[in-house]
Amino acid sequence: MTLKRLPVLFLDDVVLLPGMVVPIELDEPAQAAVDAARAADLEEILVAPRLDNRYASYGVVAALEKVGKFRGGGPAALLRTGERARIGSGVTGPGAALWVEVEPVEDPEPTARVRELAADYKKLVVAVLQKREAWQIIDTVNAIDDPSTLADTAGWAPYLSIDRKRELLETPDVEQRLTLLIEWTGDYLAEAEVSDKISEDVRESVEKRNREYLLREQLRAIRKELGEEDADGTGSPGDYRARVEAADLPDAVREAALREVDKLERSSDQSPEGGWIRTWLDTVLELPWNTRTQDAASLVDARAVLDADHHGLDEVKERIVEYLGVRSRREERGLSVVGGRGSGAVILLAGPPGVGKTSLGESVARALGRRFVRVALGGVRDEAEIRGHRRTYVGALPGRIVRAIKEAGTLNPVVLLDEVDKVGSDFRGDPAAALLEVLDPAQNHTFRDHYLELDLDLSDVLFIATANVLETIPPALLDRMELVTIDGYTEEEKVAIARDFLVPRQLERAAVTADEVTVTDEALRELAANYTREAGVRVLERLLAKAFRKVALGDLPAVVDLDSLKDLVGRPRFTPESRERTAVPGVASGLAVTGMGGDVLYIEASSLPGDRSSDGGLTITGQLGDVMKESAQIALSYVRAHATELGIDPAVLDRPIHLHVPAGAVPKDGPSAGVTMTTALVSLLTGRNVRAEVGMTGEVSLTGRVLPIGGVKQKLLAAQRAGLTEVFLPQRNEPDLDDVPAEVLEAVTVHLVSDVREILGRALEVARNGAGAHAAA
Ligand SMILES: Nc1ncnc2c1ncn2[C@@H]1O[C@H](COP(=O)(O)OP(=O)(O)OP(=O)(O)O)[C@@H](O)[C@H]1O
Repeated sequence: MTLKRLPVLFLDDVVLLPGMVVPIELDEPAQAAVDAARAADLEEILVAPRLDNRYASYGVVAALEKVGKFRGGGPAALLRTGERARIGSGVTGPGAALWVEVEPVEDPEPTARVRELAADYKKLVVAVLQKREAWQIIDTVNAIDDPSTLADTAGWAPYLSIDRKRELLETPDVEQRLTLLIEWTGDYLAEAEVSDKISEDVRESVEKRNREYLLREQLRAIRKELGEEDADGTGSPGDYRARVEAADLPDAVREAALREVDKLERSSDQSPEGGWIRTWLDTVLELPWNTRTQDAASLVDARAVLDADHHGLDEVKERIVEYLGVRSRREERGLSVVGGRGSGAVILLAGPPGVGKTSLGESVARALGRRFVRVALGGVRDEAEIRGHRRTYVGALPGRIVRAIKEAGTLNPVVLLDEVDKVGSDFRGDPAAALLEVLDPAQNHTFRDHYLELDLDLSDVLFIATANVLETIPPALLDRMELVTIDGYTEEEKVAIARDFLVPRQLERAAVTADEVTVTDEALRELAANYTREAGVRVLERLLAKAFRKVALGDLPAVVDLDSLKDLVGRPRFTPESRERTAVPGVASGLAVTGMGGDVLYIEASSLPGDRSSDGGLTITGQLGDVMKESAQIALSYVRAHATELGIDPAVLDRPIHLHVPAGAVPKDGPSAGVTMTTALVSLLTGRNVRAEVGMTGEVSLTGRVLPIGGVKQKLLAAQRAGLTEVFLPQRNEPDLDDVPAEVLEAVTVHLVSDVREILGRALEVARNGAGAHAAA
């Protein structure tokens, strides 16, 4: 251990840890220390915190990078701190400074435990930096490998007190230092989170109170002006008492409300509590405790309304009418509206965006003559969003269900629970569990919102839920819903929907009439085929709106046809790409289902130079889930096992292989890409291209059997949209073809297969001269 003799520079209001570059102001003793170092021809100095009652036992050795003056004039030095050092006994040295013997601390090789702690700590620090949006520093911190160095970056942390930093300096053991830091940083993060939340809440409630106050003052002035009320009249406790007594409330509710009025009468006029009670009373008085609309009588009419609002969707409409029928029959017989689990307390409309889930919900309300309210659930993570905050909480509000009923103004509206698949959960509770209670016929006649703290009867509400995917819906919730799927539209259907529904609606919005603008079917077909690639009609509707706005600004009458399309909405955005993509060996077109509906997924394989490494030589990229990664392994194992039979030169199999599924930002999973991966691999290794007009889907087993998959209709719709004309499907999916529109089956030839060799035999182009040369080269 090398001992050094260095003059000491004591610091009062800042603690330096190893690895910092810091300018410091030199007071007299500090200047003396710097002078002493220079007198002895040293470039270094020992920096230690000044303590009240003892000398510090540790300091840092610091290089004197620069000694000079601050711009303002005072003497200053720029220090670059190096190792931590134990301070030994005093020694003699030149100048007026204290000289000591110092022994640098050497960190032992980090243990596994220390590495683990360092990794944990790094995560916390990165979280803090993210909070402070210090993106550049995140990279720097991420690049630090050495646990001790990482721990000492805490010297920069503004949230650690000087005392804590001293403790860090005096803790040479890395494990201990990291343990302290993890605790402190964790605490800091937790506090920061809470205080963010609190300041947000406080700000909101203050703003709200101020606004309410202003409005109330104005109201008071207006009433006074009108001579309706004495200046003090509105919102006075007496006024509330009268309103509660006059309102049509269930007994229990009236009693509770009168209790609050009592409290209000006792509280002072300006007290915050008075404000909360008023807000609560207003909410209670606005709720439709006894208001219901009469349902329109006949189901035949219901069907007629659904037909008037939506093209096609026969099966969906039938299911809805059936459901309404059962519901109303049970009601007539005085049975609870729906019995038990799985009997469908709620309809769930599932399908890609823009297929009309929301507007079907609206139609149902119209058909029944009920009010309609939509509750957006996407991104809801806080249970209180559903069930309300307790009134003790600053800025408390009722939950979304109660607000929906208030908005509807009746106790029996149609409530559309939009995007139930996007309900999350975290430490703030589980909104899905609260939803379960809302939807459960056995419980929902006494639904209790935390804010209201009164039983609200939801049993007459007709809930309709929507979702894009089913996988993310908690099973308990899914179990209670009657699933109705809407898979998407064919091109012909889109043309019909556009012609009969979207065009008239958008013309009206653009304030032009059908006499002034003509839209040809060809133009609609072109829009559906080459300007959009969606399962629904949302983008199509947007494009029509855009076109009509432009038309409305020009000379009328006008025609929207193939010729004028480019001027109105620009050039087509989607042209068939399969031919381009599959122009080289190793690329095959698969069919997949995502939250957006069916889609064509290109799978690319390439072989890399070099030898196969220990991991089997397979690299997989494209954000694939575990099941999809396993499919890739299976595909490769199958190809290796059957190489000779497939006409593959065993030598090329020794190269490492890379499989990629583009659109890398979209996470993908599921086994149904098995046949596509196998085909891409065989294409690569034999040098035979995959035919551009072919798409495929199916799970593959190690022996090459093709196993059934889901989403047949959505996948075939996607194949047709992308211009594929031949699709390979698992034999066992044959029954699913019944659901596929005839128009799609006319456009796409379906081959049902049970062994992947059947696909390989027909989907690959015949070997050209020099086949295999590409792979072997
Ligand atoms: N079959 C149809 N007939 C007539 N109009 C339709 C049909 N399907 C969809 N539309 C229209 O398409 C538009 C988009 O539908 P909507 O907003 O209901 O989609 P969605 O399925 O609810 O989508 P998201 O999942 O994004 O909420 C609406 O204007 C709707 O009226």
